Amino acid sequence: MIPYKHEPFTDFSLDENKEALNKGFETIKKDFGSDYPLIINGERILTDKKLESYNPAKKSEVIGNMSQAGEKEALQAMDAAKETFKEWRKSSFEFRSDVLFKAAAIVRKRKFEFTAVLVKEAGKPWKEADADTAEAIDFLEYYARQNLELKDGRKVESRPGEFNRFDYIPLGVGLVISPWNFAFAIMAGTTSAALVTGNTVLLKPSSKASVIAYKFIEVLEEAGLPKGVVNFIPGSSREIGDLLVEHKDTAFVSFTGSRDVGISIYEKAAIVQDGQVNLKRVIAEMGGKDTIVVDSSADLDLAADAIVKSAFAFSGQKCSACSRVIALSDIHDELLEKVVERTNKLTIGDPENDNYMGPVIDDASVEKIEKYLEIGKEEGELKAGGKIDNETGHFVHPTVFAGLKHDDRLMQEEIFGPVVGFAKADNFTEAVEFANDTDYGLTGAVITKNREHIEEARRDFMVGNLYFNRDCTGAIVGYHPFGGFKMSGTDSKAGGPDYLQLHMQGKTTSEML
Ligand SMILES: NC(=O)c1ccc[n+]([C@@H]2O[C@H](COP(=O)([O-])OP(=O)(O)OC[C@H]3O[C@@H](n4cnc5c(N)ncnc54)[C@H](O)[C@@H]3O)[C@@H](O)[C@H]2O)c1
Ligand SMILES: N[C@@H](CCC=O)C(=O)O
Repeated sequence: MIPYKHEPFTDFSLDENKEALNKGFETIKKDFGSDYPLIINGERILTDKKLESYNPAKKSEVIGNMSQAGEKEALQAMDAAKETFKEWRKSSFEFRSDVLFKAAAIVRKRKFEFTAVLVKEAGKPWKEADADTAEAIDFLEYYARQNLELKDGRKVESRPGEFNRFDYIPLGVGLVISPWNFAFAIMAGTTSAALVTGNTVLLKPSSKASVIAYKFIEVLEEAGLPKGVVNFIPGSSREIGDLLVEHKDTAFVSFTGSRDVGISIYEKAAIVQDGQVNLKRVIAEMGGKDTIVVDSSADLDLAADAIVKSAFAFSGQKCSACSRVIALSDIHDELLEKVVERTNKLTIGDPENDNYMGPVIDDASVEKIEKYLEIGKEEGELKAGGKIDNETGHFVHPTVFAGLKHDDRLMQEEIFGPVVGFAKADNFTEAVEFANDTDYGLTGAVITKNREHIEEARRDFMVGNLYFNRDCTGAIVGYHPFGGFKMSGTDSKAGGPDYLQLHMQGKTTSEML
């Protein structure tokens, strides 16, 4: 087995790569408008109720019509997962890791096809879609290796005449609920972590990007995953969300999404139901309100580049996106000017044509951002953007507000769109205090040349992922374990060395010789 190394990003300045992605678009277009089934215990089930998954850059383009699981199918999937667990829990660590290695190889071979689906279904610009596919491959490769490291458990001591072991065993049926914004990477990462550790899975992907999830299940099947291990049940959260979270046989919930939904799942999972024999675990990766602090000593060109990339790549629709800048007063105006200049040069349009920014995901997102544009105008001063074009697709222009206080609403609430606000601080300690003064604690960055300030931030800036002299997005599996403090979740650190154990329980055995 070769050591883990992250998947390289594609260089789209090369003609051969451009052609390969354009070929990917041709391949996937043949399936546009198709009906997609649920997959329960390996059986394809087309339901009457279907939900359209469409291209947010071209609303008329239907990527697929996804069957929707109701209560009946959700319970059928639970039965299948429970039954399959009886055998799957006995499968070897090697077998399970091999499924992931094979799945990674299949995705790598068809990389441009998956990237094309992400451009079309999630509205991702080429580079962002490529990074999403690369991260999905990374999760498969990394968790396959991590799992093998756990196969003999951990060393414990034995006394003379005694043989002790400490092993990891699976939990049971896991409910995996994934978001649309990393529709491939997070869905594949959370699903593969749950299954490689010997659990069976109910996968409820986001309805806003479920075709990519269906295609991933096909990959798992091709890679040799036995039927019933992962049961694919897209469906309305209202109809099947609470039902499965509250189900007595759900052993754990692996959720990635917004703060409100995460909290509600956390609360509901804590209630012990009649007949329930395990306390449910919840792995929750939630929202962010991420700050870049720019110090007096900073390289302001580097700072401006980091802010623009973190705030506007994929239209700010990352939990890690920078939506707050706290700049030291003496460099604030020069930094703002540089950010506005760069922002005004960004291209926005259909991501199939490789614009820097594509659309936001849907009408609800446009409405929410529109509301915050008004709030921003009341609380501060609009410096760039502020325009919306919701005709053909859901386009929101990159927007910069200045003159804000760090505790204004625009600087406190997650917007999840291409909007960044600027506030000033008088000294570095105050800047870190302002950065910390949100309910969230996911990512952050500090741009500085001052070594003491780096160490102060390392100690005091309370976020799960803190970066120095770079952007605050783009964590790489195995290099930057990802997850946040406070209302950003349970700090479960996806893509890190402790992640798989969250899906397992430790069992001690002691044998007298
Ligand atoms: N911390 C992280 O790693 C991370 C990563 C990606 C996204 N996010 C966050 O996710 C949010 C954006 O994603 P989203 O819009 O898909 O979030 P969301 O909370 O609206 O939905 C997430 C998932 O939960 C499902 N869901 C919604 N209500 C449910 C319920 N009552 N019961 C069960 N399932 C339910 C949705 O169908 C979807 O699959 C942002 O807040 C972003 O910051 C966090
Ligand atoms: N892991 C991603 C963010 C995932 C949330 O949207 C990053 O580091 O930018």
